Amino acid sequence: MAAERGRRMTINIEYVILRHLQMELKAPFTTSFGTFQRKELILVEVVDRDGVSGWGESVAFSAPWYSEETVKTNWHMLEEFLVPLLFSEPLRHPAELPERFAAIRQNNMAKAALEGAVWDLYAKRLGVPLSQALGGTKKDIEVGVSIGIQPTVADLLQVIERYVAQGYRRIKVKIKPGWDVDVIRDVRRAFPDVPLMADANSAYTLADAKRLQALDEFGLMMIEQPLAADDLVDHARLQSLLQTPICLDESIRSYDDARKALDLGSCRIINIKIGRVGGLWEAKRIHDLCAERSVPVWCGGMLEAGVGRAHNIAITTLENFTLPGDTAASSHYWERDIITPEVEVQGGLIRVPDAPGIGYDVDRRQVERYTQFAKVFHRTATA
Ligand SMILES: O=C(O)CCC(=O)c1ccccc1C(=O)O
Repeated sequence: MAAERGRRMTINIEYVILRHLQMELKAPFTTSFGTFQRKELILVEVVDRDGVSGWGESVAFSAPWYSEETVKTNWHMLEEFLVPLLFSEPLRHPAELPERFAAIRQNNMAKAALEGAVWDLYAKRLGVPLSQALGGTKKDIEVGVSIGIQPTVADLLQVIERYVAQGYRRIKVKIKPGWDVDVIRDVRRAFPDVPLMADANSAYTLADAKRLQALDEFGLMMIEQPLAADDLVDHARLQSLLQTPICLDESIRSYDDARKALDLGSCRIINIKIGRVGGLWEAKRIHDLCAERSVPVWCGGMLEAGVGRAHNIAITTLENFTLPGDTAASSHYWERDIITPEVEVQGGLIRVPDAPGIGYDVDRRQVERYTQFAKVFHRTATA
């Protein structure tokens, strides 16, 4: 990566287009904190003076369930603060952006959306795939699938059956109090050998330690984010009581959070989401830290459209992404994605594209179809 960092150029972004899209999910997705029927998202396009476009996607949801960010707060942050910061001085490398954006507290998904678009443009200008610009080496990535809470256990078993048959490399089941030990027992009975994990999205407290210990007998790969979204201390206590590795998602918003979690013993695995940690550069730093400490990582999903999905594929090519992530096929979510070709999964693998940048073409016709409103920001208007 040192070599890549050395390849500086001036990135002459002339204008930025923010588009607000709304896309219907094929099927509702239920977690411990709510049900998603559709996805609102912000697509970020940065265009340089030669007319080359870079693409990023905000992964914030419509409501502040997963974190405090929403599509509207992201739009506000981009419009009022982040786009003006992008234009405030010349940019030679996307890795300069985290420092520039550090003037703004948090709002990581908004930062990541713009930083991601600049990375795509940068890689296109270099003529290399984004995966390579980030230092990734894998040609294929292994993926799993995240399955929402279903109306009945019979429904869940049927859904799992379908994804196992499609070759997904691990199954993630959402749990919450009242939908946990008995459900996992039934899943294990039906699928004794399937690589299986449970995700609680912060639905428990330390008072539930006994209930979570009861999951130890099912040989889960990990339990993801059982306790509060901002906690590291109680997770360390819980990890000392469990055989099953804890994986943290919501609690890790930065390199420093990851360092503290590993020092405290709050988890043995980290889910890296580019949006949650504020961008590709911070994601890579967390990856590198975990690699040094022999802690495996995997790439989480936020029900992304094609652009966000392509970024997830690129970061997953880094070596220490050794566990299958949540980056399922486009067709798992959408009737029609916004990229061509769509992301396909074969035998639980995604072939990493080798075209420059994100490696997929943005399908402007589909983007138009899903766009509800858009706004253009010119360099001269804010410089
Ligand atoms: O398929 C995906 O994109 C992952 C879906 C998922 O698990 C999820 C969906 C919405 C909000 C939070 C999460 C999560 O990873 O915790």
